[in-house]
Amino acid sequence: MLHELNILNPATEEVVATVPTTSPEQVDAAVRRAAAAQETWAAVAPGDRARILRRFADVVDANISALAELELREAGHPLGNAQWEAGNVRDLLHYAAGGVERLTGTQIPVAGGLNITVQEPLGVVAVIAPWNFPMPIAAWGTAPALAAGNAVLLKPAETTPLTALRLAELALEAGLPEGLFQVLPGEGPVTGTALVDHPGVAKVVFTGSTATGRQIAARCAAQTKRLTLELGGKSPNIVFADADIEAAAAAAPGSFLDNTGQDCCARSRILVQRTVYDRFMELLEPAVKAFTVGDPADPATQMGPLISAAQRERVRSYVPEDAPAAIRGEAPAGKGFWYPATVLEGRPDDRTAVEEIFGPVAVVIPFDDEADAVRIANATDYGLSGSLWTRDVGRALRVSRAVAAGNLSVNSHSSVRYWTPFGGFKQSGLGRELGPDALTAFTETKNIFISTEISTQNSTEESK
Ligand SMILES: NC(=O)C1=CN([C@@H]2O[C@H](COP(=O)(O)OP(=O)(O)OC[C@H]3O[C@@H](n4cnc5c(N)ncnc54)[C@H](OP(=O)(O)O)[C@@H]3O)[C@@H](O)[C@H]2O)C=CC1
Ligand SMILES: O=C(O)[C@@H](O)[C@@H]1OC[C@H](O)[C@H]1O
Repeated sequence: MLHELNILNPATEEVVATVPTTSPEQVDAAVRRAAAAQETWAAVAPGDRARILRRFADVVDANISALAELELREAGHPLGNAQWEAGNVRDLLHYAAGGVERLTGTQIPVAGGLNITVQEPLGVVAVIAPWNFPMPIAAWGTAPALAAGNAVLLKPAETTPLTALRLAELALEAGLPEGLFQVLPGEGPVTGTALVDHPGVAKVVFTGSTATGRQIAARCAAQTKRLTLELGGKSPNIVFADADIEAAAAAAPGSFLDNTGQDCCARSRILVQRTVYDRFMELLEPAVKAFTVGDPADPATQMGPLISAAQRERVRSYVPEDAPAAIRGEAPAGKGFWYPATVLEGRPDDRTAVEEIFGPVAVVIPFDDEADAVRIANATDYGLSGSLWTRDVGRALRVSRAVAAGNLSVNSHSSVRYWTPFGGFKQSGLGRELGPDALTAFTETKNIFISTEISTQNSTEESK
């Protein structure tokens, strides 16, 4: 049923805005408008398309503070994080704009003529974004899709539509054609489903839970619709005895507490070699407790609230706040969806060690040797990211190759750069986003043969 969405500030539970939802009939009208705008956009000379997208990036840049403020209010993200998120949109728009003129085809030698391969835009693309990183994840689909000559219909999560709506206004200000980039707020099962099922939508880019991703994949399959899925994770952080243990312990809290653990790349399984386990735990405790929790507007804050009461209930269903824990941080009392940093000691097959919790909770598990570490690391259905800490370069390469995940980092927890490919193995997704192939993912490949002579033969190949 259609109604207005009440957008809450997760740190205070105050209503910061109300936003109307989009009905299936409105989705249909939006697809038609987008299709008309896309035809015009695809015909714009590549250099001009790139220039308009760079202008969009510049307008976003001029609005970084305001966008970050909006993110802080609707998602509860600490100000510094929110500023990074808005900057990521700007950077990705610049990167995608640079790809417009480089979306080259190929020429392959054949007998009797010229054989060329070209990349053509798909048409109208639906981007269904989650609430955990509302701005960057929306941009990861939107920017390259626009750059490749497509129109984009973005459905933000129902809890976080405000930055998306503002980005659509900024796109118009920058000179993007009316209708080319539209934001359709609404609920997944209504607005999202209408978009996924619409025959005028050529591709769906979805980021969210594996369960919803599977449902969307099944609906797309019914129309052989193109699809990219960026789903959940349960990423390992493997600490070998030969690592710089102090550095590994100092870096661990950020890897599962950033964004209050609502990060599909969160290193929420910490695997520690048994011989250094006690030392690591001794170092981890003060590091977790020093992670500053509180008002997202305070520049010193590192961790804000969870997104919603429902998300807090989900985290509690795995670990109630009064359950025994090896390490537990503080959380503000009173209004807001707060939950304390929590570290459990566990076993590889514990539910908390294999399922995505999406909160500030990590499980620490001891291992004996390299083979044991790899076995435990791979013992989940997910395969998005992972880290390993070691001083042995041979081990770093061996283990990186052996862990079944799309993005690994050594002596670091970074996963996502807009200029490198990102995506998951196994149940963590399908396809890749970002990186040099980001635009190609929004094109069809067409091969054309031009004969040098009018031919009455079906084949011009040398032999059959
Ligand atoms: N990979 C990641 O980055 C993310 C993973 N998750 C995981 O998922 C869990 C649950 O979060 P949740 O918000 O329910 O995630 P969902 O996967 O349900 O939501 C993600 C997006 O999909 C939309 N959606 C939901 N159902 C449908 C549908 N049937 N058709 C089309 N679109 C749909 C949502 O809309 P609406 O907001 O209206 O529900 C939202 O925009 C989290 O705890 C976490 O484990 C969640 C977010 C991001
Ligand atoms: O989808 C996610 O949660 C991750 O890809 C996340 O998004 C922005 C961060 O840099 C990533 O860790």
